[in-house]
Amino acid sequence: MNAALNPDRSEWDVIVIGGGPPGEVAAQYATQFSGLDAVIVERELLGGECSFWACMPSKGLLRPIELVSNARNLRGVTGASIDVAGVLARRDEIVKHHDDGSQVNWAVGAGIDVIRGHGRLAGEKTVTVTGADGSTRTLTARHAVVLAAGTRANIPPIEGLRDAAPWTSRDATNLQSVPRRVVVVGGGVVACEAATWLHGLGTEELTLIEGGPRLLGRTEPFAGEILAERFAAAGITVRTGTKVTAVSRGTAGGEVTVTLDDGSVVVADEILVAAGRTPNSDDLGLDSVGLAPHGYVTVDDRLTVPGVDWLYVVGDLNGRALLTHMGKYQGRVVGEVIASRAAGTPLDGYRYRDRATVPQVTFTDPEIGSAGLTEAQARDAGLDVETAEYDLAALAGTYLLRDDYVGRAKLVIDGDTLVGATFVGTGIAELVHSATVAIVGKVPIADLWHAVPSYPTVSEVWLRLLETLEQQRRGK
Ligand SMILES: Cc1cc2nc3c(=O)[nH]c(=O)nc-3n(C[C@H](O)[C@H](O)[C@H](O)COP(=O)(O)OP(=O)(O)OC[C@H]3O[C@@H](n4cnc5c(N)ncnc54)[C@H](O)[C@@H]3O)c2cc1C
Ligand SMILES: NC(=O)c1ccc[n+]([C@@H]2O[C@H](COP(=O)([O-])OP(=O)(O)OC[C@H]3O[C@@H](n4cnc5c(N)ncnc54)[C@H](O)[C@@H]3O)[C@@H](O)[C@H]2O)c1
Repeated sequence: MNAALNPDRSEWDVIVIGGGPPGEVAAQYATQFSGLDAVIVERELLGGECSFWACMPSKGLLRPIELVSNARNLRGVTGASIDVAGVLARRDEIVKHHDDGSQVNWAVGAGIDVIRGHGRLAGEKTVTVTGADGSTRTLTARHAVVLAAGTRANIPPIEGLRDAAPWTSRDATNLQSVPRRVVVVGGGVVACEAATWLHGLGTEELTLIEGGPRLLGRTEPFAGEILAERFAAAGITVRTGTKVTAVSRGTAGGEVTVTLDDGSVVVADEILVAAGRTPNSDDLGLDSVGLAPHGYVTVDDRLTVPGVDWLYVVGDLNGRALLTHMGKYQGRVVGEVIASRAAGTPLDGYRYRDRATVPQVTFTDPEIGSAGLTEAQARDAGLDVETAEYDLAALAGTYLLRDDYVGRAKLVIDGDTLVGATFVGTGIAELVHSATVAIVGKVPIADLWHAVPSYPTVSEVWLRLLETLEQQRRGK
């Protein structure tokens, strides 16, 4: 049967609620070789937060800023500058002016139906969909329901914050004009990337307020420290260990007054809340199948809800790793699991479980990339690890890349294999996958010696890290 948008039918093998990348991939992998059919229920735009309000527009804003920053810090290159209107216009093209037609065409072309509306569980393998006009229809799944409803910005319960109509990441990625003064609540990935593009686009006064002890609290400490130094050099104020106690905005669109826990006050034109995410589980009908109607939805390694063997959760909603590539990986695992269970074939082997090493790149200036565990995470997991660190600025490859190069790398080693790696510096984003491969492949350190990095590249840091490790092991 040909797939369609809003088809007039009520039963599928697989129903996916939420059409972000993880939901799309789950539908694709469940159906592509199995003969099963699937429908994605999406209440907003097919492609989800990542395509229209998160990864894609943010990286679209950051790329020109990175390019100009690198050019401005390379003697012999002149004239690099940002054309704000041009950057925003390109961003608008990247988010396809909020038209998901090409995504719908992809789904239908892949044989996947799409229904527009808000989906809710309504008992076993049953989903109700409420359309924009208030009409309701009931769908039944023969095999599986996949929840892929994602997250939304968390607005902390700070006095006056909601009434001040703060920006969330959606506003910051889709900004149409650049505020002169901005206060950012939070110092995580969204806050640091947004501060980078706001500064790059012309915001003159930027203040980041992070409640925890440092920026990017889940990475190796040196990453947040290097970034904080770069922010300070750019005139961006970073306040760590600080809480916002009250926010007020006199008139709509007027300036915002932000009071901090030490009694000081910051006045800005806009306040951006980048204080983590809230799972979209509160209006999903989870109670109809006996689950708590709030919080992240717990799953096992097959991304299956324990005790509900037809219900799966992928992407941000399961809280495992709030990253598009990890959600898509989960979508691949879930698709294979559903197809295999429907066919009655055994779930043998690696590909039917979520076993992933998590990589991440934060596209600040400098970039921050990691794969696997930090030293602290490894020790918390009970591993007696060794580490090796190296100054990335001491390489020929980085010396050629940028005049004021700043960077650092660290490996976390358990016995003879790598369990984690962190890189900070210009041009490290593409380096992260080499670490992921080494960790996932459990490549012995002795073999890494034979993986020769090209000269002169940033990858040469691998050799320097191995030499550092060797010197430490020989007590020199
Ligand atoms: C500013 C920002 C930048 C980011 N940059 C990156 C990056 O560079 N790289 C990276 O890997 N990750 C990045 N992330 C994280 C990434 O956006 C998420 O991990 C990813 O979007 C998760 O996909 P998801 O499908 O689980 O959720 P979402 O993308 O939120 O998609 C969920 C979908 O479900 C729909 N939905 C929800 N409830 C229902 C319902 N009841 N019925 C029907 N539809 C429903 C929503 O409308 C939405 O389309 C970024 C996040 C932010 C906020
Ligand atoms: N490049 C990327 O891969 C990328 C980019 C953006 C977002 N993301 C993902 O999106 C997710 C959400 O990012 P995020 O930055 O919103 O969340 P986060 O959890 O990474 O950071 C939130 C930060 O806000 C702080 N905070 C919370 N409440 C606060 C308060 N009241 N006052 C001051 N500080 C407060 C926290 O201590 C934390 O440091 C992350 O898991 C991230 O991985 C990824």
